[in-house]
Amino acid sequence: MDRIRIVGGNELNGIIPISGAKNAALPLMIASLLTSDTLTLENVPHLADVELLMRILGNHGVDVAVNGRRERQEDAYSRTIHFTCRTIVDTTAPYELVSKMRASFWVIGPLLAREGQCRVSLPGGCAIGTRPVDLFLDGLTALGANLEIDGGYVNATAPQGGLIGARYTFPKVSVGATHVMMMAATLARGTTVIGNAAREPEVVDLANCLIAMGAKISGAGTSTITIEGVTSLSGARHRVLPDRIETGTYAMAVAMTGGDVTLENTDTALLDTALETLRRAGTEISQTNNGMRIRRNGAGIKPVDIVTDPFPGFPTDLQAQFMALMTRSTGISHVTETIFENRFMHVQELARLGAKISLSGQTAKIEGVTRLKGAPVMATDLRASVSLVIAGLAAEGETMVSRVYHLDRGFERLEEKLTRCGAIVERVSE
Ligand SMILES: CC(=O)N[C@H]1[C@@H](OP(=O)(O)OP(=O)(O)OC[C@H]2O[C@@H](n3ccc(=O)[nH]c3=O)[C@H](O)[C@@H]2O)O[C@H](CO)[C@@H](O)[C@@H]1O
Ligand SMILES: C=C(OP(=O)(O)O)C(=O)O
Repeated sequence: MDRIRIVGGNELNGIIPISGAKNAALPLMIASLLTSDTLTLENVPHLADVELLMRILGNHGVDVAVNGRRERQEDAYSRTIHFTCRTIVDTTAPYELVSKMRASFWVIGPLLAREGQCRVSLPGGCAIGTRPVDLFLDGLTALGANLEIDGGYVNATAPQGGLIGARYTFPKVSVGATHVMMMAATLARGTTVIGNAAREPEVVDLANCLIAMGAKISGAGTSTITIEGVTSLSGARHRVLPDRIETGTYAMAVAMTGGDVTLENTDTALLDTALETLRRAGTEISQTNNGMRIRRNGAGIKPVDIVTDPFPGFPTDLQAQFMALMTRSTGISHVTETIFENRFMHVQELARLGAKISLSGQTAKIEGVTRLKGAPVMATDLRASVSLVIAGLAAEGETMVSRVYHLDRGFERLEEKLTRCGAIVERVSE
């Protein structure tokens, strides 16, 4: 199994191109199930989750054609992919596939809307929490679906004539349930109003793509999304938005090591709260033509408290990386996780590098230390793994991060991007 070897101590200086967002690409790819025409997506990141979802969609009848050539030099990390689902050949999403990637459960929305019935395995929990699907089921029930859970599967059927538009307010913000309800409602009869919708940029990206496909959607990016159902959707060409989590991760890496890095093909507006937090921690951030410049010179890292929240709050997907940064701050900081009940798996591993962190319920107290020391570490999820890379970049000596398959789910060519900026990071295959 591959591992990532890091020798810490170098500043980061240079340019890092930001890839298309994993969390936008996945629902966009799933939206291809809603039409028999071709949906072309540009700026699709080359990630394990994207590859797996291609296989899952292939199972349902989606033909996937990847452009052989690179789009442009500055897009060297991204690909254009054509998704065509002339007919849905299988409406079952089996356990073997859904259990490997939670987001694949989201096919339930398009399959139900287009075919009137489907059978989708429940995804189960994962390392960061139990992650139930009650909100998805309640939302689809509001659209008239009949849902039964049997043998670990959701058997879903739409009423005669298809799903029916409805008013439904989520009791809790869910990105995935918002994606699914929005996709399902595009082909429902009548108008759907989703209350307490997720406002994440990836929801807006999906809405924009669905609108390009002929859907009638307004309000995406606010808490109320209105969808007027149409009878069919067509193909479209859509560019996946930049990955704000990858952007924030590299910004935190620079804040950690010091240096001067330009993050290209991204947008400061996607992560205002996280960038403001980094400024308070002593990092200089300025906007450039197509991205941002991050600098930290000389001065120490200031302690800052954060609380994770749905967008536009501080993203849970940057919590572990920020905690890694705070391990080297000049004082005491607190990190409170409000989205997932078990997203502190990195705490023990950061401690192996010399971090001083104590946990009390959903809050971690971090006492900054002057020195981290390299060690073998491993993590059980994607963002926790990259937090160990960030800590390793500032640790003395060698850090070996195992279970690299977590990183490969969400970070495209991580070692190459960091090496280009002066870090010593390499993949070690055994
Ligand atoms: C592929 C993708 O885009 N994943 C992101 C998405 O995950 P995902 O869409 O799974 O996360 P949700 O927004 O749904 O989860 C938020 C909270 O709601 C709970 N919940 C969710 C659904 C439900 O039916 N019942 C329920 O209780 C979850 O357990 C969690 O505590 O948003 C998360 C929150 O920003 C991010 O961390 C993930 O990276
Ligand atoms: C938690 C994440 O992904 P997923 O929802 O696919 O598990 C993530 O991207 O950090």
